Amino acid sequence: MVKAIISPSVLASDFGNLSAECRRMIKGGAEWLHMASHRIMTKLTLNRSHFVPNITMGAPILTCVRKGIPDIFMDCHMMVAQPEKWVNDIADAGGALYCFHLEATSDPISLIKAIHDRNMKAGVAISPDTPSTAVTDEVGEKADMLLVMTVYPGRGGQKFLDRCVPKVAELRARFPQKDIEVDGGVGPKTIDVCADAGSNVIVAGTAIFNAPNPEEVIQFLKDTVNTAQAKLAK
Ligand SMILES: O=C(CO)[C@@H](O)[C@H](O)COP(=O)(O)O
Repeated sequence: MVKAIISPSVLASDFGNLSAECRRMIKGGAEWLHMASHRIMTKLTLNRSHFVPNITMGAPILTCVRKGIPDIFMDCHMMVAQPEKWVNDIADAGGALYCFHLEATSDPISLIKAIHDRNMKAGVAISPDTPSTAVTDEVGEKADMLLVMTVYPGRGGQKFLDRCVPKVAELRARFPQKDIEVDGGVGPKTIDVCADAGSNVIVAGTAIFNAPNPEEVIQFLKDTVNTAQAKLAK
């Protein structure tokens, strides 16, 4: 049996008050904070596209947040190509978990090792069109967490994709003790199916940050997961 972990996605926070927003979530009962890093793509000229070598919400922001909240557990979801490039930056900034996309690397085992070598937990994410069977037994065993995206990565506030739920169940059957995270469109209306399928790490952005009482939503998500876990353990 694994325990519920709630990881509010700071993408839905008030960026002007990011540290205060993180504190608000921790005070409300969140164990982790979820930082979704996307690749910035900027068209600098009309004729040629240049892609800047930088990401949104990456190491500089994490460094600033950690100055005020040194023991924050930042669950860094790297929605980037070449995920190996940011391992050192995120480790230096104090990231606790580095989650990369399986679709973005041809060598997940080496990447997991590189993440562990920098004393971070390693997460492996799959996008909606990637089957859970793409996570081999070796990758699943070596990773600390598996993330099933329940929306297409890229932005908050999207509709939950039910068709991703069976992937959670398949992974839970193969990895009974692993942290399994869901992300995208998750909230009080969609938590039941996620929890029943076996996910225990719950990312929610708009459902928590926009709620009048985030602590109530956090508690509800947590209770739903822990109740489902107790049933699954029987
Ligand atoms: O970054 C992503 C998706 O790209 C997620 O982490 C979202 O931030 C989740 O937001 P909600 O769907 O819960 O509003």
